[in-house]
Amino acid sequence: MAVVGVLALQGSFNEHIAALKRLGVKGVEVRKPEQLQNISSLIIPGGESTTMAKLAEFHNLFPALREFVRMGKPVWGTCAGLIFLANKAVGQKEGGQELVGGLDCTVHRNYFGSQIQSFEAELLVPELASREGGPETFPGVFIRAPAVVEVGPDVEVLADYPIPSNKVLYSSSAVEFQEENAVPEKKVIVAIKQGNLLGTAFHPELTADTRWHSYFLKMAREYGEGTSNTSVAVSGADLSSDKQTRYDLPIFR
Ligand SMILES: NC(=O)CC[C@H](N)C(=O)O
Repeated sequence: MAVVGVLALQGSFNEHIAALKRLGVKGVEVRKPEQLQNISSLIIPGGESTTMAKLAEFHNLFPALREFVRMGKPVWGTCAGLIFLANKAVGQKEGGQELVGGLDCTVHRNYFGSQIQSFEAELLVPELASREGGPETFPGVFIRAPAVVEVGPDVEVLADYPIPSNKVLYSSSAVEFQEENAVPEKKVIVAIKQGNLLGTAFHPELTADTRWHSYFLKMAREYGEGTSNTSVAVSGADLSSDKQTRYDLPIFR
């Protein structure tokens, strides 16, 4: 049976596990390299990427994570997890931080500014809506969020965010404030896919909308079908019944 793992070193892993549970899927916490052998897809949550990288290094997880990605197993990084999966990150703390890599892109670690510049925005998500149904928009929760500032030719852009002309913009040297009306609206990439890898700069696990989770579960299922006769592990929850679903954690929005 194919098992979905959630990297549980730091950050919003409990929220991801709760979101999977709402879809009737049991997510397994992963903290050690050998545990990657028991899972067939992995979610790397949001949190603080420098801290998460230090913990991953301490637990000697980087070689096993890179091997997992190299094997073509589905991995989804949200926020700090997206930074982990990027081939290149800019705006890092001094000394940089180790990355897993795999996604042919450059990510700016704190593109939108500091913690207090966190925000919510309705994002246009045509690919997600066409695959999963539901509204054309998704509630994007951006917490000291990164953004994708460059993508390679094999990367599919799944969502971008139009930056109002007076908001923080990325430049190669530093994050800058632009004068109001100084530049026309510019779009920055906030969700991408490249083969087995999915990256979102925002936090779907903090919303009640489970479409990104079910999108990723489909990627996991497709991968399972391509390699062996496995299916994603579904826990006993009967989603069709009108029994009230129990949530482990409060949902942010
Ligand atoms: N919410 C998040 O995951 C924030 C990520 C943060 N910008 C970092 O560098 O780790």
